[in-house]
Amino acid sequence: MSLASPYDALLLLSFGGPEGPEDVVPFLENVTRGRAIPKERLVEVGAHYFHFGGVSPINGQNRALIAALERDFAGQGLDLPIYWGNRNWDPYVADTLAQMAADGVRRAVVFVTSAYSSYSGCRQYREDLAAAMESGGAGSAGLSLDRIRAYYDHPGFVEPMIRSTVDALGALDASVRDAAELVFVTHSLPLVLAESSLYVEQHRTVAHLVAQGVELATGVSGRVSTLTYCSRSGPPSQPWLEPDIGDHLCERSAQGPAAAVAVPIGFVSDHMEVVYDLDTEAAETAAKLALPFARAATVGTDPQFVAAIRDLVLERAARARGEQPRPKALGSLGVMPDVCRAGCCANPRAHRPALCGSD
Ligand SMILES: CC1=C(CCC(=O)O)c2cc3nc(cc4[nH]c(cc5[nH]c(cc1n2)c(C)c5CCC(=O)O)c(CCC(=O)O)c4C)C(CCC(=O)O)=C3C
Ligand SMILES: [Fe+2]
Repeated sequence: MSLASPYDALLLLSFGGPEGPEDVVPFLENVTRGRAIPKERLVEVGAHYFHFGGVSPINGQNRALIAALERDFAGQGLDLPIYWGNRNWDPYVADTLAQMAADGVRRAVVFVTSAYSSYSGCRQYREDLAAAMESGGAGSAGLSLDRIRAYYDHPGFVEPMIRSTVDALGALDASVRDAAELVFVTHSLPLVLAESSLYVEQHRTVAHLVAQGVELATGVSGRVSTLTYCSRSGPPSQPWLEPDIGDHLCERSAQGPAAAVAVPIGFVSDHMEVVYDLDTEAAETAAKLALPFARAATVGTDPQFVAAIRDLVLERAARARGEQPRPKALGSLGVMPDVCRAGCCANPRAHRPALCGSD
């Protein structure tokens, strides 16, 4: 019996991104279909992609993650083919599910490249799966899907970020290092979506765990740390999570910490938000303020994170077999369920069918 029984495949489900200048506008149309995003914001975000030759880093990072997982699985004797599908760009998840059904996959486990609960990172992916099952014909072909829980609290996600934050502190001049502030960063959300999920509480938990781990590793206590947001969009009239990282850096008082390390806990790899909003924009803001600044690495293909994904697959498989594995989880919010509760991560403006939930 395979270690991952009852599953015969893993699906990596992600956001997708453009791979050349001609892809940028159609990609943005896919992302924003049916949403109230002002035209000026789209032009601005398009410019971020054009700034990098029209190529988002996300697809290459997903290819690298899949290659790392394949090596890890092979090394552990775990025989589980890996498929990849996206919400907004090729390979589209509907095409992937159709391919999986054609290959004879009957039951697959789904890993989403978003560690936290929110409409965008949880329910919307479950809606994508429901729609893709329909349109690609995979549902009628007998394929069934189970999702891996939100994994923001897995030690294999948190611990690499503690190490990368310590490394980023090490890149600062020794004279400001111990006084540097930790500026945790994640994607902003409209308040209505923040309120329908545990998004903010989960990020506070990770920020606290990383700050604690850094304190332990460096022996420096009392360091200032703040949770900030990036990539706000939507109309100005709509309230979103704040403060924005740029505003936060500008508004720090002259007596504030002597340096800042941005820690992008909201992203599993160096997405456009990281390479643009942090490495480009926030770094420029810090330079204008003469504030020494460094950015911690995302988990990416860190071997501990790759092993954590394997652990999450095996944990989910054990529960699917009716066993009670002990989930690896830090913090005190409690492990998120495999099958989302009714109303979990709801979008009050849209009610669409979704898989892997009880509504
Ligand atoms: C919570 C969250 C995550 C994290 C969870 C997850 O990973 O899913 C995430 C990920 C991502 N968001 C991304 C890109 C974009 N997000 C947009 C728009 C929006 N994101 C939102 C939220 C989130 N987004 C929201 C509430 C909107 C407003 C419109 C809407 O309600 O949908 C827009 C439209 C323009 C704009 O408004 O900025 C773009 C281009 C990329 C690709 C980056 C790359 O190319 O590397 C990734 C990984
Ligand atoms: Fe987004």
